[in-house]
Order: sequence, then structure tokens, then C-alpha cells
Amino acid sequence: MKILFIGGGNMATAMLGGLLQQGFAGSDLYVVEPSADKRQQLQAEFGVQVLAEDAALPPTEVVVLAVKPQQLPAVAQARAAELAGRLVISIAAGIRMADLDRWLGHAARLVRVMPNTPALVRAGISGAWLGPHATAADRVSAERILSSTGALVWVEDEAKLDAITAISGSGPAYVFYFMESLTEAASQLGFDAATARQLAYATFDGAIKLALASSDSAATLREKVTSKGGTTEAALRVLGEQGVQAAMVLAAQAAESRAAELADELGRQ
Ligand SMILES: NC(=O)C1=CN([C@@H]2O[C@H](COP(=O)(O)OP(=O)(O)OC[C@H]3O[C@@H](n4cnc5c(N)ncnc54)[C@H](O)[C@@H]3O)[C@@H](O)[C@H]2O)C=CC1
Ligand SMILES: O=C(O)[C@@H]1CCC=N1
Repeated sequence: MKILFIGGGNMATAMLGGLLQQGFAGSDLYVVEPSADKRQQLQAEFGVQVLAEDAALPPTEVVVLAVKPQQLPAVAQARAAELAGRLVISIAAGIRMADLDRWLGHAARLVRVMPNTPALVRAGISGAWLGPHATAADRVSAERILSSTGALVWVEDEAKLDAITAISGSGPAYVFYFMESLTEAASQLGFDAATARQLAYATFDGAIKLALASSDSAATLREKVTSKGGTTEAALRVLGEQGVQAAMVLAAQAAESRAAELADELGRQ
């Protein structure tokens, strides 16, 4: 299978790294990227075939649209004829199939995907939706490509990608926010910046490894830390009083609403 990426930024780099680790040959992977620096870097690091922005697209079975959402209308219109007949995988946030089809001027065999940045270290999770014109074979191809950067969850309708965006697409930022918050708490309890960071990061790392290795739920693991009348109970009481869990739910709902709004805004182009 030959795969062409349009856009050679962070997400394309993560996917290329994963594909090469999975056994794809650099000679079967192509990247269209306007930045000469990025092209040189991609070629040196991965041995992939690089092409300038206005180059004709080589014949590949799959094209991954990996430009920013705001760049996609122009890219889709410019590349419409060349994309006909190929499996198109779009990782652009907030670009709906109906709009992409309109810009292309034809119905694409599309798989829409919402990845996340831990893909950069092969620890991503992507949500994917199989468009109505894509085939069972397209689903297998997409699965092979997307699993190279981590786990994959299929959703049954396109709108569910907004919920995926709210949980795992934006989710790494929520985790980093909690990491920042625990680091700040450590600083306020008197540790220097390096020690505060070490204490907070190691705590997240250890807790996540423990949760993944354990058959206990997160709630049970939390209870196992919490001694009756002890320190954790005192801390969790404050988190409860401050409504942290309710705030998390509201935050994810806000992200989901914004995803739909963005798709409406971009779709007007
Ligand atoms: N960063 C994130 O957390 C997530 C990003 N995404 C999606 O992934 C897509 C790519 O995002 P990143 O890799 O973070 O962006 P990026 O900015 O790192 O990469 C985009 C690349 O496209 C190139 N480009 C611009 N115009 C082009 C053209 N006409 N033809 C070919 N290439 C062109 C740019 O030079 C740049 O290297 C976006 O649509 C974004 O919505 C999805 C989920 C999470
Ligand atoms: O913040 C955003 O809009 C994008 C989508 C998911 C992660 N970043």
C-alpha cells in the first residue's frame, strides 16, 4: 500500500514514524509539504518521498489530509481531480464530510479521524468514522494506518467525532492542566521548581501505570489510597466541595459544543 500525506506537520510526522515502525517502506510513503526545511527533515529522518506544495500527486491508494482545518478548503479544491478514486483519510478537526465533498466536487471514499498528540510517542488514541462511500477494504486499510500511532475506536455516526474530540482529542490538555496544578501545589508547599515537577510528574506516571496494570477501577484505586480519617480524605473532600468532577463534565461538554460550532463555521467557506 502506498500512502501520501498532504501536510507534513506534527500529526503527519507522528503517523509516518508509526508506519515505518510497523514495517512500511519509506519508498512507499509520500509527503506534500510547502516548507523546504520540513521536507528535508522528513526525508532525512524517515527516508520518505517528499514533494513541494504544487507538485503533481503520485498515484497512491491512500491520501491522508493532514493540513490545518483552515487550509483544507483550498487544498481540497486544488487537489480534487487528483483525489478522485482514492481512499481519503482526513484528520482535520471540525471538517464534515458534506463540506469536504462539496469542495472536492465529488463524494469521497472517506474515513474521518480524530487523533491526539500522544500519537507522537505512539501512545495516541484515535476516533474514526467510516464514510458511507468507503468500503470494508478501506476500513481495513485505515485500521492498519491508524493503529500505527496507538489505539483506535470506531464511531457509528459522524457527529460522535465531536464527542471523541472533547474526550481524547482535547483530553491531553486536561491531563496537562492537572499536572500543572499538582506542580503548582508542590511549589506552594515549599519545593523548588525542579523537585515540584519531579514529584508531580512521577505521581501521574506511577498512577497511570498502576491503573493500566490493575483490574481495579479508578474509583477502587482511589479508595485504596484513602485511609479513613487520613490525609487523602481531607484532600478529596476539598476536591468534592470545589466540584472538580462536575467541572470536568462541563468542560468536555463545552469542547463538544465548540467542535460542532467550528464545523459550522468552517463549513460556510
Ligand atoms: N494537534 C492536535 O492536537 C490535533 C490535530 N489534529 C488535526 O491534524 C491536522 C494537522 O495538525 P498538525 O499536524 O498539528 O498541524 P501542523 O501545522 O503541524 O501541520 C500542518 C502542515 O501542513 C502544511 N501545509 C500548509 N499548506 C499546505 C498545502 N497547501 N499543501 C500541503 N501542506 C500544507 C504546513 O506547512 C504544515 O507543515 C489538523 O487538521 C488538526 O486539526 C487532530 C487532532 C489533534
Ligand atoms: O483544540 C482543538 O481545537 C484541537 C482539536 C483537538 C485538539 N486540538
